[in-house]
Amino acid sequence: MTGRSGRGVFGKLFAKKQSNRDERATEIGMPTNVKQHIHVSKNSETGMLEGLPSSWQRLLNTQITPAEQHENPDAAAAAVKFHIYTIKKEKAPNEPFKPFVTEQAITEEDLEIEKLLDKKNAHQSQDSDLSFGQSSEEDAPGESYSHRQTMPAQPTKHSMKKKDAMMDLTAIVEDLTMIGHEPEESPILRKKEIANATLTDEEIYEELRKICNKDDPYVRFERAKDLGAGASGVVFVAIDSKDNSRVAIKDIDLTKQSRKDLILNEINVLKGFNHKNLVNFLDAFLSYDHLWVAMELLDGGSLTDVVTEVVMKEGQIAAVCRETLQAIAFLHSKGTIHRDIKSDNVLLGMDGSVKVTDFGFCANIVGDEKRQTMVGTPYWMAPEVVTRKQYGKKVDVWSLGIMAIEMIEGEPPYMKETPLRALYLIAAVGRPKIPRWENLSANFQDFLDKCLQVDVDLRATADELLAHPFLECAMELRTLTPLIKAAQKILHKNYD
Ligand SMILES: Nc1ncnc2c1ncn2[C@@H]1O[C@H](COP(=O)(O)OP(=O)(O)OP(=O)(O)O)[C@@H](O)[C@H]1O
Repeated sequence: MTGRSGRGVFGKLFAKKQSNRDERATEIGMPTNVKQHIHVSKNSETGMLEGLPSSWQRLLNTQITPAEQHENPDAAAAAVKFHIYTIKKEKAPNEPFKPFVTEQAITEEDLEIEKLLDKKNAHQSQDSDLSFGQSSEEDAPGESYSHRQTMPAQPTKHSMKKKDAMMDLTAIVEDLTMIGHEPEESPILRKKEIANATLTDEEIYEELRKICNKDDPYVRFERAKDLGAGASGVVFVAIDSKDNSRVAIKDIDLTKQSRKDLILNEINVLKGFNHKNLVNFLDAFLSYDHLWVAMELLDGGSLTDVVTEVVMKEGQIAAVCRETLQAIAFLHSKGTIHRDIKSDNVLLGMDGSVKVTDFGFCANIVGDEKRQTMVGTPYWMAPEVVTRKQYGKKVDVWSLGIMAIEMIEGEPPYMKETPLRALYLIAAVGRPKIPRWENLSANFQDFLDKCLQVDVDLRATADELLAHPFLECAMELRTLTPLIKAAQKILHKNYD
């Protein structure tokens, strides 16, 4: 929901590397001017990495202790990769609007990420005149990541899969610090047809005009109130002059979208989804360079507003779990994983209706096919996503379990930790400790146990959870209304 700020040492490293790449574009074949080589190695006795730039060493040693690195190198590696990627992602062009992402779109996304983290390019650039070791306090990696922010996809480094995890971590650090090594072979990427990938902008606009409603949105809708801005555009309340209904509209400036072709595919996918527990797509309108996507308006705000301000009863938590599970089960039945289930993406109506939104990270899968892209928001991520094992639909069930903890505690586990450390803890600890566990009913405890199984085979499916006895205590949805009103009063929010 909020943007990142500050880039810390990683941003600086990357900026420098980028400029080195640019120089090389015109100087291919020129001898490189290697000013500093850093040899990174693992201390065989302590298991710790040595020889890192001091700022990196501080990052690892302040956020992931040497003992933790030694004990859980896989988890440490996954956490560091996350941090690197989020910083690098800042250099990437604007994200395309992705209400639903198809398998093809994610393939494209993977390619983008591979490009961003292209080891080969990094290693070609050996003219490392970075002032490692001269890093000042300002070089220390700051907390540059919003805690509730969705994390983009993580690369799949096929070439690294077989290495031991600590060596893997060394390789990542080497990559970023441009320590000279022979270039590795690039990973072999899946070849897939990318629909519309070859269309020109004009052809894309032409296609969009065909699938969009012909009405002029500026005439048809009266803009009433801004609700907020996300990565792809502003969302506002509008009055539809056709029937005086109130809708939510996302205004996407197409000139700022790097992948307009994906929008075409995604609007088509959106049109095919309709469920009482999803924030449903109503229509799309095109006016010059602006695409307006009209959705159902949820005037109760997000579940986050409620969980952070009000204490919920078990019966109310059960009701929200049931409604959310219905949305998840529907998506799963369509072969879709949401991959970003959290309270921010559950919107409420004033009548207590509960609807899942933000399908920007949905993956379309076939049957039990597993994906291997790291997507989601760190605190809600399933361990198998963090450790980049193959994962499937049950990642949504884990995230639902974390969302249930939000409803108990007001926030997910590790929220007070940095994302880097939270990722490490998810991977290393597995099932989080739930405060005041003994105060929960036996049914609720069992429900949470079934959501938060690290072993995916033991974790319940969404359908199985819909039959869980915990949901039998669900209170009526209208009992959520006073909670919503109380939260809105505290937060001075209204949708009129
Ligand atoms: N259909 C809707 N009804 C009511 N409020 C909505 C609706 N859709 C979005 N909002 C609100 O509008 C704001 C912006 O939403 P948007 O989805 O663009 O961004 P975001 O979720 O904050 O970030 P991101 O770009 O990562 O998705 C949020 O506060 C969200 O809760």
